[in-house]
Amino acid sequence: MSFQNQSSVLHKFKGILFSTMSSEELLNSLDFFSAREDDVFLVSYPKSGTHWIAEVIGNIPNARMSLTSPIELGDISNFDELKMNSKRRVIPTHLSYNMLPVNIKQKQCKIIYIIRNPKDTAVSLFHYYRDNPNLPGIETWAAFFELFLRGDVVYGSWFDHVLSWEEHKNDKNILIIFYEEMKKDPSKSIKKITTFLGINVNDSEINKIAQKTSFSEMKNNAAKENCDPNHTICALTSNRNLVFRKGAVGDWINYFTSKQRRVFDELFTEKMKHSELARHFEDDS
Ligand SMILES: Nc1ncnc2c1ncn2[C@@H]1O[C@H](COP(=O)(O)OS(=O)(=O)O)[C@@H](OP(=O)(O)O)[C@H]1O
Repeated sequence: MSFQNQSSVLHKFKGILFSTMSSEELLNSLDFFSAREDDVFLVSYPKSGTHWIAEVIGNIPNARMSLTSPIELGDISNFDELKMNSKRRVIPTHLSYNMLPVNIKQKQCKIIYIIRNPKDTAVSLFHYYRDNPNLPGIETWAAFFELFLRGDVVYGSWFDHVLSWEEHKNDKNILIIFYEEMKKDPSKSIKKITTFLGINVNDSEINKIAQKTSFSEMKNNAAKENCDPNHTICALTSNRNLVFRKGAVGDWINYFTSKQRRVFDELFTEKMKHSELARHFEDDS
């Protein structure tokens, strides 16, 4: 397989690959994390639009919420830092439902789960692997495609991740947002988010948030911020510039061969046959 150093920059925990930015000690201690009832968790498989939702929340007027680092990033001192945050916390994570600290489930904290078409997600993650020194160098799209299909990538299989959320999709403390829907009508998704958070925001403010969080705005701002490590919510790198690549729906068509498309579609149909969440992607996937 044409990739280098997979084991020097990644490690497996409970059968799932993590970057070395998530220490084994921290991952082992997740169930000791103490959640607060008003915490909001921003959850996604990597490259599904986490930064976008975080920016939306950050732009809600008078929200008085504070975006933290991902729960699984760093070492055990991460929990102390989170504890010291006195505001209402917005905590990002790429963990599947099964790996989420038990305390978050017991307290029924609000959770926003963003999902993106798996083909676009794969292409985005491929570029991220290629450009990110914290991830192994994968030489070709063909090699990465095989890893993605097998779930041999950071945070494991896209299919397993989405399926772990399937049976919780109607829980009243969980809001599911689809990347493609948000792209089509950002104001509508933003309204769903503010309503879910219990914050009253009028339509004109919603439209302003949509403008401020457009892909081009966020990309320009990231360039200006010049990689401030305190401004990242990515569990895989501190380089925010790497996050804003194309921000498009359907870019996968430029990468998948017709054979890869067929192989992917067969696997998708087999794995996701009982998934209502996946129906959203049937036309495309
Ligand atoms: N505002 C806005 N509009 C549309 N798309 C956006 C936006 N912000 C981020 N993105 C795109 O989301 C992809 C990154 O996802 P994440 O933020 O989840 O990345 S990370 O896993 O936390 O690193 C990545 O997708 P690709 O461009 O396809 O690589 C980003 O460009």
